[in-house]
Amino acid sequence: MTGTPGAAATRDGEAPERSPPCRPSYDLTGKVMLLGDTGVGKTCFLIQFKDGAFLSGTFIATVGIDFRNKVVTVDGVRVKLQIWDTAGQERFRSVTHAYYRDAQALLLLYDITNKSSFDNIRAWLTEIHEYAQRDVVIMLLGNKADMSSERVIRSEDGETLAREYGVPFLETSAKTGMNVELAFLAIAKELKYRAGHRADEPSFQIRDYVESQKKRSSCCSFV
Ligand SMILES: Nc1nc2c(ncn2[C@@H]2O[C@H](COP(=O)(O)OP(=O)(O)OP(=O)(O)O)[C@@H](O)[C@H]2O)c(=O)[nH]1
Repeated sequence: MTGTPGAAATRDGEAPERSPPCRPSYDLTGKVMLLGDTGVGKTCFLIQFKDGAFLSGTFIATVGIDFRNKVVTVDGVRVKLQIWDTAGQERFRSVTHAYYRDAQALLLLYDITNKSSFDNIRAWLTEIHEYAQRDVVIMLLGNKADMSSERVIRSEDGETLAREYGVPFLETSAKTGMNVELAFLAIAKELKYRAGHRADEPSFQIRDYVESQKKRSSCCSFV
């Protein structure tokens, strides 16, 4: 028997049907990195987004760097996010610096119950400006927002710092899932907009988008 590999079986005398061309399962791809001090919740944040689960119990620090993919659809466009989870510990910094250069977006986390993780954000931003692309998308995230009784960093402090650096800001919880998806969707929208847009399409500003979504969720939680 002869035939083209992959051609569908046919009845006698009929031309073989061609297999449908392979369609990639996404339209564009973007590399996102999670950064921030050890223990702020980067791994949990990624797992919450990818699997909708929260890893409680013993804290196992990330060694080096690891990644997961997830495809999200924004405005009909499938964006494959390749999300790199970095180790927050100082001793792995030289390893992770090498990955900054081809990242399109960085999610920079601190822990609202840990002052030093917030104080270190400026040092993280200095590193980002040294190693990442100039036009990298940066978002500041105050994680562990579910731990309100242990909060030491006010939401306004996060807002003020983010405004100073001109980056969007969200408080999040990798435990409850609060704003986890919104953070990645905002990144995906920005990457989609940067990859190309129609001349008549309104311009997309990630900070405005995040602010409008925050207002929507706070307004609707009273309904
Ligand atoms: N309550 C609460 N706990 C969290 C949250 N996110 C993470 N944790 C806990 O914080 C600890 C550290 O979380 P990880 O995700 O491992 O922290 P990490 O930033 O990846 O740490 P490194 O890998 O060392 O950089 C774990 O015990 C988590 O269960 C959160 O949003 N709320």
